[in-house]
Amino acid sequence: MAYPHTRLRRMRRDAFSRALMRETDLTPSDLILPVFVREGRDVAEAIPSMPGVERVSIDRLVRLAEQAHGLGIPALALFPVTPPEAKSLDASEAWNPDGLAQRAVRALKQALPELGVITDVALDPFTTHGQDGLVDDRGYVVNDATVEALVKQAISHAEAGADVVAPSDMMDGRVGAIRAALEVDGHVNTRILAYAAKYASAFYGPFRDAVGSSGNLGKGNKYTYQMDPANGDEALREVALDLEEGADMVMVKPAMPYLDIVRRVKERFGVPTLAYQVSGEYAMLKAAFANGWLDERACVLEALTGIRRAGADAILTYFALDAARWLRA
Ligand SMILES: NCc1[nH]cc(CCC(=O)O)c1CC(=O)O
Ligand SMILES: [Mg+2]
Repeated sequence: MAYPHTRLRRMRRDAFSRALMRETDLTPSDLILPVFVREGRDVAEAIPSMPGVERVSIDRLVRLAEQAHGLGIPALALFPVTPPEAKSLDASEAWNPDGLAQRAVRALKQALPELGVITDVALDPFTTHGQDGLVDDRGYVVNDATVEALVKQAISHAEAGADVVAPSDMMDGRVGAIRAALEVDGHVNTRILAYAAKYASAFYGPFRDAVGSSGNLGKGNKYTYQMDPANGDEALREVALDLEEGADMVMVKPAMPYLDIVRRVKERFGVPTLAYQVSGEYAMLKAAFANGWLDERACVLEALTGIRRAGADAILTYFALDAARWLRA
């Protein structure tokens, strides 16, 4: 008979004892800010399905990055919005040394050398069909030719000064191919953040609006390369392969519906494990806040703490700036 010997409410009674037993912390240094960059000067364009997030020109991006850096956010993840005329079947804009992503990397590294810059390695912003890879005449995304293109893209990011390249395409073998090419080119310290367990999720919808690929993708889907949301064991196989191939960090994406995967990956491998709270997770919370149905600050911090508790070392989140402000207040 434990009660009244054991009363779990005793430790909850006061703020001091709650603080002493708190298991999980959340600080700005756990957060990564995803940003959307577009062409132009001094432009910031709203994204209707992601209230509070904007597509910004490079000059504005640098200001945003200064804010993030000032708040203690260690890195940002860059996503270019490619003008329709630069998209093609072979996605060659992806490795244009003067492409938007490459110019943005150079501007960021010049203005704020200490802020980590993570680039997205995948072809979807650059293909006319909106798929992450190259397609054959039946529309099937072919693996090995895509990997060759991804290698060119990753190298062009590293040459522009990216600290971390993050393949989000889910082709087999791309991490190993990128790692080998980076070594050959002398980029031995370029880190690879592998989107290792990336699910074919319906929660990416607002992101595809943001980068302007949803129109290109149309009724298409990514089921032949992104993972089935029903699978967990398979995520561990994906992570094991990416680590073997030379990934420095692995990611689970989305975050909130996949916290069991975050936990299993962290426990099994004990490697830097990131989670991406994706655009749809952001949008659904924002919609509830806008309606006055949920309290923004409390729910955002609870959601992020939950992702950390599941095992994430860091979280990509569109709430990064607000959360960092609240955590510092
Ligand atoms: N390579 C594409 C990519 N990189 C990050 C996201 C989604 C991020 C988000 O929803 O916030 C996607 C979308 C997709 O796979 O269709
Ligand atoms: Mg894989």
